[in-house]
Amino acid sequence: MKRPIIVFDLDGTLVDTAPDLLDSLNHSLLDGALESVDYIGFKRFVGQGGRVMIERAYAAQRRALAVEELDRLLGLFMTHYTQNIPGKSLPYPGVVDAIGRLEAAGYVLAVCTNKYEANSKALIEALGLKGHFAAIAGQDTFAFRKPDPRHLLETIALAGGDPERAVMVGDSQTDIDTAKAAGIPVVAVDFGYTDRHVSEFEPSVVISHFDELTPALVEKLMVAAR
Ligand SMILES: O=C(O)COP(=O)(O)O
Ligand SMILES: [Mg+2]
Repeated sequence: MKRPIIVFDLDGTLVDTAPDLLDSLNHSLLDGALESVDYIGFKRFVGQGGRVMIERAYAAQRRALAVEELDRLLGLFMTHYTQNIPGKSLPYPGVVDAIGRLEAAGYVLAVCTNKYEANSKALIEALGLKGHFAAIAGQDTFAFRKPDPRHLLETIALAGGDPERAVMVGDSQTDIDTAKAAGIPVVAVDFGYTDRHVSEFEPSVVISHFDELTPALVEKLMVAAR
């Protein structure tokens, strides 16, 4: 029988990767002779993977960007980021306890992220968390990525989870839109990477600490969604 499942976003939800993503983004932008980006800018550009992050940084500085140059800068970003994993990135407070608590309550856990799959797996492994996830799906795992709801639904299928008893946990509009399009309740964390408050995107519930992510909350959301 398929088991109830909780699917987590990665950047800005499970792990605070901002210092490393920002370092690698600026490493790449500097090579393109662009001004460096600060944390405020980063929060606007992140969410749909490295390629889109670089494109958005260029657009914000009103600079044209040819495809070949974008490919080259993405390559620089990826090499810099990959070589540095896990860098300064750390799980948010309460993540490890929440994982233990939800596993003990019988939930399957998975990750659905717009990071590349290899980087996602390397990061989660370096942080000692890989064994907890039945599936880790990145932007290149399938032929579609968030906000396409199939990214979430296929992650659930890969993990052997039950889409009728599923909850998504994320930090951005991308995650909330994805879950809604898939008909799956979504818990938004309010400490991640978004320039607008997550409540504006109308998730099922907002939490400010992983201590709030209890089996009782997850169960309540699953029941309400049926
Ligand atoms: O790296 C990104 O742009 C987004 O990654 P996330 O989907 O894990 O938030
Ligand atoms: Mg995120």
